[in-house]
Amino acid sequence: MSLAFALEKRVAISAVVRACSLTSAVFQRLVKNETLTKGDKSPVTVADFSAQAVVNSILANAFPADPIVGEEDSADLRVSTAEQLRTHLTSLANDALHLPIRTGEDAAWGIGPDAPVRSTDELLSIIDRGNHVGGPSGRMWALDPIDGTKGFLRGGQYAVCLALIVDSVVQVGVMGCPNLPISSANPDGERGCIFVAVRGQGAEQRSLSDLSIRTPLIHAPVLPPLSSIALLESLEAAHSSHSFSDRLSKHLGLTASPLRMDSQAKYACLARGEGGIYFRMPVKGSGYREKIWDHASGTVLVEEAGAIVSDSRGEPLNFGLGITLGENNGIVACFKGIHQRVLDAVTKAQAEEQD
Ligand SMILES: Nc1ncnc2c1ncn2[C@@H]1O[C@H](COP(=O)(O)O)[C@@H](OP(=O)(O)O)[C@H]1O
Ligand SMILES: [Mg+2]
Ligand SMILES: [Mg+2]
Ligand SMILES: [Mg+2]
Repeated sequence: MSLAFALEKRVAISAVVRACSLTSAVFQRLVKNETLTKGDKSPVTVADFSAQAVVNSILANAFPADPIVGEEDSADLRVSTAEQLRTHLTSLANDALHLPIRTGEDAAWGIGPDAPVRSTDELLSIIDRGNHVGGPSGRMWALDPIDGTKGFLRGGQYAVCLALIVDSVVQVGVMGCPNLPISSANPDGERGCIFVAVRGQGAEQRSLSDLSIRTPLIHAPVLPPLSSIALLESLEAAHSSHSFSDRLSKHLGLTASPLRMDSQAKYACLARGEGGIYFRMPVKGSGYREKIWDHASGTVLVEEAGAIVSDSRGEPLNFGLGITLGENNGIVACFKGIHQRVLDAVTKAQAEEQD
């Protein structure tokens, strides 16, 4: 008897691996050779669009009835001035879909060297398969083709994030992190990890270059001392209030500096025991609402690794409200044994801010 979501897991891994190969290729060609030193967003835009086209294409073949809530849509690509982008998209997406990574199921998923070539128009429509608006019931995929765009541009962390949500619950999460060192003990060593979690079946890290190299992720039941814990938070001060996390660290008695990085790679690091607390608090007055694709794969990954995820009041995140998580009350993910202490420290820091 096969495990639940076995096919979904294989398809998601295949889609994320191909999308990661695409994003790495864009970075090598367009960013690393310094055609993008001024921070011009066009290569990143083409990488985002193309990665969404690749993942959606594979999902459309494997699960034609499943809706997709994707971050990108094709509107900006359809304008007359975007011809070069469209041409790039078409070659990048076709290259990634034709890669000779044999899975045995290639034909059914429309990938591999013998797959049909997709036209530009087809790819634009495929990107727009990601226009589902979410909701409380049924199956849906949440896709962030490049999470951490700013990290991607600066050669830092970014993640290709794909999750399956069923009746508001994230069941499968796959996250590719091409720039993340395989081992935190060797930060200058080989990079490129993929994280895979299925609810109730655990979580694991694999090497992006060799999927057979697997490490199960499960926290030791013994809590590390708070002196060895650091907050994992966004590098972007506009995405998460750094001043609030300073207050939180003080109330928790943390001595280590926060580990700041872009993207859901933060969840991946937490899952493998780095940092200890993922913390995200809205910047006052931003009015921003968190999107489901920014947290879906990360949450199931850390939960399956033995951590707990909630908003800053201790309420569970709700993936059934549409494209957002609803009112933004921040996000706390950490080892189970310290969750309540973090929530208490949030309350104290909030009271202090109101003084
Ligand atoms: N004002 C804001 N507050 C919180 N998150 C924001 C934000 N503006 C954008 N974001 C989201 O933050 C994500 C990156 O998170 P992080 O800062 O942890 O790397 C972005 O994902 P994309 O890069 O996919 O657009 C974007 O969705
Ligand atoms: Mg994102
Ligand atoms: Mg994105
Ligand atoms: Mg974005």
